[in-house]
Amino acid sequence: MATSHTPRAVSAPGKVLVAGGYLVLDADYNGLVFGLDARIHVHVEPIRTKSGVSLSEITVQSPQFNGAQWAYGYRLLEKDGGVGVTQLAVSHDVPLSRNPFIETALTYGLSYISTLLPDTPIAPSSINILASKPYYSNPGTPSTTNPNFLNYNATLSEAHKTGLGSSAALVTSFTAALLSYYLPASKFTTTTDDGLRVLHNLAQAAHCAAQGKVGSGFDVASAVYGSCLYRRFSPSLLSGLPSPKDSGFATELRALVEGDRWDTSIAKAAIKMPKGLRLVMCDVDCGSETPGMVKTVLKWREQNKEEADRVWNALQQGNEALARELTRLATEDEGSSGEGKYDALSKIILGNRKLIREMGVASKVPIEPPQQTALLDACSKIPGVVGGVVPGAGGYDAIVLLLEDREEVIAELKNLVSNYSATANEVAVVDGQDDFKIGKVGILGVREDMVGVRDEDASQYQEWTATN
Ligand SMILES: Nc1ncnc2c1ncn2[C@@H]1O[C@H](COP(=O)(O)OP(=O)(O)O)[C@@H](O)[C@H]1O
Ligand SMILES: C[C@@](O)(CCOP(=O)(O)OP(=O)(O)O)CC(=O)O
Repeated sequence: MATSHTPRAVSAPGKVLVAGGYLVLDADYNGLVFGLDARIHVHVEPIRTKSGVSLSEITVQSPQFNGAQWAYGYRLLEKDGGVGVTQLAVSHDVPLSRNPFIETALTYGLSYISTLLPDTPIAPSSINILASKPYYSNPGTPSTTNPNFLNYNATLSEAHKTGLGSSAALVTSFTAALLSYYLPASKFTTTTDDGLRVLHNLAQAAHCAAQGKVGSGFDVASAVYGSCLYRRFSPSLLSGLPSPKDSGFATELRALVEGDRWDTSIAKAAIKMPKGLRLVMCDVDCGSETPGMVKTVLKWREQNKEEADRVWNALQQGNEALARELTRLATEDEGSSGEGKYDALSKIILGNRKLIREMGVASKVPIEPPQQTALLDACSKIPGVVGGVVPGAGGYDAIVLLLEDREEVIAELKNLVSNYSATANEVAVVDGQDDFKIGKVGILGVREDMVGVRDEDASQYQEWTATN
């Protein structure tokens, strides 16, 4: 007989890689990542039907989007193959659309759970996903109970992502909610170091499998731990894992996520935000697609080892200096004021940008293209703005600024960006570098958040969770 469970909810933050783009793909280098106060929440509850008939399936909904419903049958497989998950039709009028991130997180999560509770059948459940406003730039109608969750009246494929790492936050909060719901607190909780370690390893494995590639994993690390200085795991850890359904998958998965083979280094104490400063992210509306950037940069590095090593080692030093100066200001220098307090920070940021541009020019990848240089320079001239960079892989679609957390500074920034696109286009033409024109620049409603995955009050989602 399946046991009945209490509803559970967990949220995980989005991310911004402030330093270490590309470098963080190599375990010899660090990434400096900030978690954001944009969160994806996942709520799990017993499945409810009007008729009281119990269904043996797990349904997943993303009620902010049209047609975002998935239903899965599941069963324990022989030969230790884990829990097999099969997508089912939701109804005659909803076409079957796959969501690899949900399907894989469910497969990995249930398989791990089955190794801890081998004699307990997995009960049916209903899972709801809610993403806070800054993840998508589509207009939407606020929910009545939490204005941070919008109803988009659009499908997920029509959602315009702002690049905050929705899939990593989703896989992390989904995995944490599933484990918290099905496992007793003696076997899993998000409030112990062991629980977080298992969650991190399991979410990394599931996220890589769903993506079909092994990235650096900084996004999953910050979804679990919040802001941190991150050093990646060896990709070979995952290549030895059997595929879901294959013989031995469940036991190997458990050994991998619980064992000590995981060589990630996550230093939370190495990253702090000084009191009085904050991050602001700007979304640049231009729709540039940059899928080949990583490939091209890595190929350049391979073919120009000496030059690349010089730039990367200098950048690593600059990135470490940035982390150190932020931490110094947040601790030793707390409370002191005065002219020039942030001069060292500004200088480090400018030095790092110069190296990033050097890497961009050498590899012919627009990491900080001239249009973004102009935008960053214009923003950095505002009194109270310490500096800014192109986050993550860079390109045309976002910038992140470090600034004094005062209304005048934000107001001045709003004023600048609201009229910005015309100026930017002039710069592009004058520079003659290319004819790419950046569009409207908008300020995203996010800032840094040091907290990673977090249990939430499961009763706050009632408006969204009424199931069939
Ligand atoms: N609110 C959501 N509900 C369900 N699935 C989501 C949601 N947000 C993101 N996803 C999943 O994550 C995918 C986007 O991941 P990806 O392209 O890696 O973007 P990102 O850079 O934001 O992680 C979507 O196609 C969808 O499968
Ligand atoms: C190049 C990278 O080091 C950083 C990319 O960071 P972004 O924040 O740009 O990533 P996406 O959200 O996946 O587009 C690749 C990596 O670390 O995996």
